[in-house]
Amino acid sequence: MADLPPLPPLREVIAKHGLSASKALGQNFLFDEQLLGRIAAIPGDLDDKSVLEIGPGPGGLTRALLRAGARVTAIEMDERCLPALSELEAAFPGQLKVIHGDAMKIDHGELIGGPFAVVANLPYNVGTALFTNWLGGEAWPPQWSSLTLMFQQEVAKRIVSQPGGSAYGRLAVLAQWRSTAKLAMKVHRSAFTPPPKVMSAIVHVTPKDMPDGVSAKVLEQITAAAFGQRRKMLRQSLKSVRGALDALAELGIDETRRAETLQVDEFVQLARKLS
Ligand SMILES: C[S@@+](CC[C@H](N)C(=O)[O-])C[C@H]1O[C@@H](n2cnc3c(N)ncnc32)[C@H](O)[C@@H]1O
Repeated sequence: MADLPPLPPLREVIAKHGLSASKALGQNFLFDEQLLGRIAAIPGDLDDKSVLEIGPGPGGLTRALLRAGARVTAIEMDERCLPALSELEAAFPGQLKVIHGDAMKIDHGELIGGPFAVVANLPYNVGTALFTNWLGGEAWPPQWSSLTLMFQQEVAKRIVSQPGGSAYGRLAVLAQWRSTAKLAMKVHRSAFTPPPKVMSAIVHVTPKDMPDGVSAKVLEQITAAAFGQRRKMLRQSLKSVRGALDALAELGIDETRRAETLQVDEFVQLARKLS
């Protein structure tokens, strides 16, 4: 790898470009370059790999990704951040492309046009929606090779949770039925400027083989019904899903159980019967 260009401290970048954090845009910045380096290392070797970053802001995580040799496409909604990001583009020629826009309205696969890893300190207001978009749909394997994403710790726990607890729900099933989801790192609220009210954690997700004969849409329909009335027995919560009660009987799943006791694989078996 070529010598890395020297960069000014992130606090100087913020001051120079007048980047006061906007609450509406979910802006909580990270300045600790060691921490940012550790986050950029979670997906593994990024040298010459395509990375999609959502919400680069002043570019703290972006510079860590660039230093790791990644070719970064970054989507940022706040135009105030663009001059700071242009400086990074100049410091790492040909390695960074910045798109000014709303990540919710852009087709990421089309934008990058090949396999890519997603690494992002997500804006909390759109984090879960982006996550479910990446994980949803019938097409599998996805174009992304991994998702390394910062969430509020409570959301991260819901993503990696196992049956039996109150954190287990639709998000866990969606994240785990054809992916592996791990809690990669906890991040203290004091690491951010300004500090958010709650703790954060980074989740690392990699796709695995899609189970045969299962429609993602049907699986989503079943989990929506089952967890929509999570305190009820399955015979009540799944009543509205055509064929579900017969499928439970055929699979030998006790209809007096509640959604939160079903293993991800039991949801998959149920969806296969109904797909
Ligand atoms: C939590 S901050 C992270 C900033 C920076 N990556 C860091 O780690 O310090 C979230 C960033 O996402 C941007 N953002 C918010 N909503 C967005 C959207 N819909 N599309 C793209 N960027 C968005 C914000 O402007 C902000 O820069």
